[in-house]
Amino acid sequence: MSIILEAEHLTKIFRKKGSAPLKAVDDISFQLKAGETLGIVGESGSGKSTLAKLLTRLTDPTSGTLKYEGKDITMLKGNGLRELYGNMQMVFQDPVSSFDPRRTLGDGIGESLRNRGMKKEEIQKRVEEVLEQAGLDPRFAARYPHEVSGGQCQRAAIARALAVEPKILICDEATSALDVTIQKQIMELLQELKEQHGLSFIFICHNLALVQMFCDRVLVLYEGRIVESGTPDEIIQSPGEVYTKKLIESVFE
Ligand SMILES: Nc1ncnc2c1ncn2[C@@H]1O[C@H](COP(=O)(O)OP(=O)(O)OP(=O)(O)O)[C@@H](O)[C@H]1O
Repeated sequence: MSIILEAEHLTKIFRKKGSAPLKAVDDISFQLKAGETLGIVGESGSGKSTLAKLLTRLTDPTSGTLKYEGKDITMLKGNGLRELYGNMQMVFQDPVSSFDPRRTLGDGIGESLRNRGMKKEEIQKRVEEVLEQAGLDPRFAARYPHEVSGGQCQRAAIARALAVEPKILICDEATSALDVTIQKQIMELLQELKEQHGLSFIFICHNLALVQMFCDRVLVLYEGRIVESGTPDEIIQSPGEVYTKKLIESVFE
């Protein structure tokens, strides 16, 4: 399997006057293979969101490198970054705030297609197609973010991510704000999309049970560092770190 994304010694240090520098992400290296689903778990404050922002180029690392299909994208900006977002998309925790409240979901989903110069009719067709793929009636395109439920809005956010036919989907706590039944439905949808489109996934989550359902491999994060890695079963059945044991107990007991 080819390597699609590679992080080498990624580090992010936050500095604030009057307090010690904080290493939110500390020397993280890993490889994501094409078609693989990699889970990243850790307690609150372990650096998951900061890592997600580094991987999606929403923030610059203090040091380290990030490569997409072997190409250095560590400091990518402008057109290069737009091109990268054609291959890499993200889904975040709070779907409602990820859409502009003054614009319909269809407008939001079609935005990246408009930016790529796609014609209006083609955009409409593609928006309807991805809404259906995400399990929503195409008529949802005319609704505003506040006119749909949290689960429906997350489906729309997934539709938006799919619109450009990315190769990698990075989900940062994408189901955490939803209740358990809806969470399960979204997980099933992601599973289906993975199988149908051969996407590579990075699934960032504090819940090891969800990671077990969905991921091929998992990295355990603690204080910004990877303290363990393996298949979800390996990690859950024989955790090597006290921290991981506690993380497991918090979900399974
Ligand atoms: N912009 C920032 N400035 C300063 N410190 C920050 C900033 N963003 C995050 N941090 C700190 O970095 C550490 C990691 O935060 P991060 O949000 O990445 O953790 P997390 O694992 O995603 O937590 P949660 O699950 O609660 O969202 C925390 O100690 C946090 O306070």
